Amino acid sequence: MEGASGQRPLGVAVLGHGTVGAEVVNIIREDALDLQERIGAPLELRGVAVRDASSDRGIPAELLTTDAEALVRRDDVDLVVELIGGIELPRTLVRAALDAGKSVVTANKALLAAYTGELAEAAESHNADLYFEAAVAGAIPVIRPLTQSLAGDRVDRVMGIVNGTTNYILSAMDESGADYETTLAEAGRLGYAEADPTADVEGFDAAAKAAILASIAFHTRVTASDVYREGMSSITAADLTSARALNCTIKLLAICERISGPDGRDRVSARVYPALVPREHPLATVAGAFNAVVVEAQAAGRLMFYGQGAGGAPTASAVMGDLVMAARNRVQGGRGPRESKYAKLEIAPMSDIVTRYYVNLQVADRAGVLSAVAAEFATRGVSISAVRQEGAGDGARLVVLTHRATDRALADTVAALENLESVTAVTSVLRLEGSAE
Ligand SMILES: NC(=O)C1=CN([C@@H]2O[C@H](COP(=O)(O)OP(=O)(O)OC[C@H]3O[C@@H](n4cnc5c(N)ncnc54)[C@H](OP(=O)(O)O)[C@@H]3O)[C@@H](O)[C@H]2O)C=CC1
Ligand SMILES: N[C@@H](CC=O)C(=O)O
Repeated sequence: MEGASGQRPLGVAVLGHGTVGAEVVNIIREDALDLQERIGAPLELRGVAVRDASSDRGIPAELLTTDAEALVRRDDVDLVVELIGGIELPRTLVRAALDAGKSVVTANKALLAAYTGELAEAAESHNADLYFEAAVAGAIPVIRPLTQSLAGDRVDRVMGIVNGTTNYILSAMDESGADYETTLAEAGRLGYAEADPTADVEGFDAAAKAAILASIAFHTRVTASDVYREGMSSITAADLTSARALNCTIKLLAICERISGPDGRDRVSARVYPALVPREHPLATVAGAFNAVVVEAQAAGRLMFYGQGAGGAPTASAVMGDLVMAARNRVQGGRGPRESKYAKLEIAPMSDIVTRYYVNLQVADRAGVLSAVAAEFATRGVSISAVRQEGAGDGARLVVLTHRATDRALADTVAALENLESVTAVTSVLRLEGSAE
């Protein structure tokens, strides 16, 4: 049957009706006429796959199914929107869709970071679109600028806050001294956190996003296992207080860089860790579930993208943008830009990365301790930028901030400090990013 536009309707299957899926289904149903105008053909919702089809979700019961695979394979489905989460089931469903020549929109960064090559090749060989704007930084357009707007430039660096849950927690701890557990539970209630919030707080979600960003920024294939990762669950109120004393805050950062290897050839570094960020840096002011991504490209210079990084409606905005693009491509009989020919750049090990360390040590409060600690830095060629003693007696602590050095030298220094007789404990080690020095 043809729509008012004269074009055959495009059948859409939405897999998942949770935080994001429910918003997407609402927009498809409520904005049907506007979408038809923008696409040039009506979108018709063929079904919504869920785990539990018995609950009332405010949509016609006949749309609901627990058989996602059968829904994807229906002949009247042209476009598949995957919003289930996880890896293996969505992989099967997305492959089934692409192999049948259906275009796919997904917000699933874990899936993409694990199987980017396989899925891109399936899309390529079956002439289908695979879009994933929502997989990185929620509502913020960052995938399309990197894959299209900057396709003719050379990107050197992408650094950002790409996880809303952890930014929500760190901002609340910093601004009001809020408690970690309470704020994490709140992030879950607000729909920011993953089904298993370990993915957020241990940096897996940000690492998956870093893999996607590095892949498209550097036209190479980077998977989640290539990303160096540290989570933020061990950050304490004391760390934030010390950061404040240095005029910094703490943010979970994803950093993707093109760096030169020892043979002069380009390599890629992708890493995620909580870092001190100077308060005057633009990323320091990004609060709550907001995300921001700073891109440095040779001709464009520095660009910054900012907005809501998590939550049902913001993420649905990015999903719908992709769905409209994929649908338009169908109407016009083509497909969007392909994955760039990939360069297979080597992954640089973390030990080669040059960074700055902040080290917090519990120490004996007696003469000679400072020089013993300083000697461990000096022996490994690490220059100290600032040292401060906090507390006295049993509560004595030394806070050391270094100048730039390789992560290898910094990590070796910390290992040596752990064995120093006058150091009772290395209480925290964080990197400092975004400083001019
Ligand atoms: N929430 C956010 O802010 C963002 C999420 N994302 C990504 O979007 C995706 C969806 O996230 P979100 O909406 O938060 O997840 P939810 O957990 O809220 O929703 C998941 C949905 O998938 C359905 N589902 C689960 N297993 C199956 C199955 N075997 N068959 C059919 N349906 C199934 C669930 O059904 P039922 O309702 O019956 O339980 C539910 O409707 C994830 O990949 C996530 O990483 C990306 C950016 C932001
Ligand atoms: N759990 C994620 C959701 C969006 O990707 C986050 O907190 O950023």
